[in-house]
Amino acid sequence: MISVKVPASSANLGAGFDCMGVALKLYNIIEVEEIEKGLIITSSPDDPSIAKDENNLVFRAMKTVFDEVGWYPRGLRINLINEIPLTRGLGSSAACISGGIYAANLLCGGKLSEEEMIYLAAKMEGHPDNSTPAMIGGLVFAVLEDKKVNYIKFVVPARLKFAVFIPDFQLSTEYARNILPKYIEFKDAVFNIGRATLFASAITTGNYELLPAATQDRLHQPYRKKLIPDFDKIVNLSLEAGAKGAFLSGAGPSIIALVDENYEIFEQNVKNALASMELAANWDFMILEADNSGATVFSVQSTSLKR
Ligand SMILES: Nc1ncnc2c1ncn2[C@@H]1O[C@H](COP(=O)(O)OP(=O)(O)OP(=O)(O)O)[C@@H](O)[C@H]1O
Ligand SMILES: N[C@@H](CCO)C(=O)O
Repeated sequence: MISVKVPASSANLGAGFDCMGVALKLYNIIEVEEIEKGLIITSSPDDPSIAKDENNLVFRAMKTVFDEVGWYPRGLRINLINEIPLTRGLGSSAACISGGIYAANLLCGGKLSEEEMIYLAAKMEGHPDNSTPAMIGGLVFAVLEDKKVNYIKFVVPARLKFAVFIPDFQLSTEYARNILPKYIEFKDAVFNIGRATLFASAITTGNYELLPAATQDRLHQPYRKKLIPDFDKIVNLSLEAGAKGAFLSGAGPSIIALVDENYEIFEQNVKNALASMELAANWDFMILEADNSGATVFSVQSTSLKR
């Protein structure tokens, strides 16, 4: 049996719609094993939206690898241990896709290169900003091209923390993409290009004072925040508590605030504020570091199945 650990991820990071994302130290474990025949899928904790047949996202990701390399297991057992909350903007689908591809590649003897796995994952997810950090870790700048992903990975220092606010409701990426406008104004495109460029420079040089300005966005948040009644309150309380920028995580509804030194004081202030504020939803709050490793082998146990 092969066991793979794959991180959560947060896409966009403010202005970098569909091209910037970071892996986070919150993990799903995917255990896979070739069996004599059939497909057995188990999951804990379970969720009605997790399919137990060929429609399961991890299985579908694994199948893209089998189709690509022309090798198929006789049967397959998949066990999912899920820490990443579903449909909350923390890359649960990307973890399934990147983790499934990574696990399938191990199962079939490592026929695909890392570049090929990154491409397959981005193609399946439709954009590379969650799938690439889930696969290789770090903070990633990535563009999906016709046959490859062009990307740069930046290893995030532990000093930078990601304060994650997770509400008790879900928002599917599909829905949150469908509400975006087909066209945007030229000045809004210019606004985002400047901020995304500033963000890349600020994060890689450690000039965190620029982050509050660099995490502003006009491409998706103005539209999506209407689906998240507490958005402005959470962003404002984070900035007042000293965050270096706060933004929607991926397609939402989770919100992430960037915190530098003094994160313990920030954490206490936010917890006090959350306890005393009137909010439309219940919000979980946790402080995470970036994961710089991506999908990794958790354990390998030999199987009795003979070829
Ligand atoms: N552990 C899992 N096992 C199987 N399927 C999963 C699992 N986690 C998520 N999924 C599938 O992915 C869907 C959620 O994907 P969606 O893209 O809407 O949200 P997300 O990936 O959590 O958010 P975002 O893409 O904004 O970061 C679920 O409805 C389910 O079909
Ligand atoms: N860039 C994507 C991330 C969600 O998977 C979006 O915002 O729709």
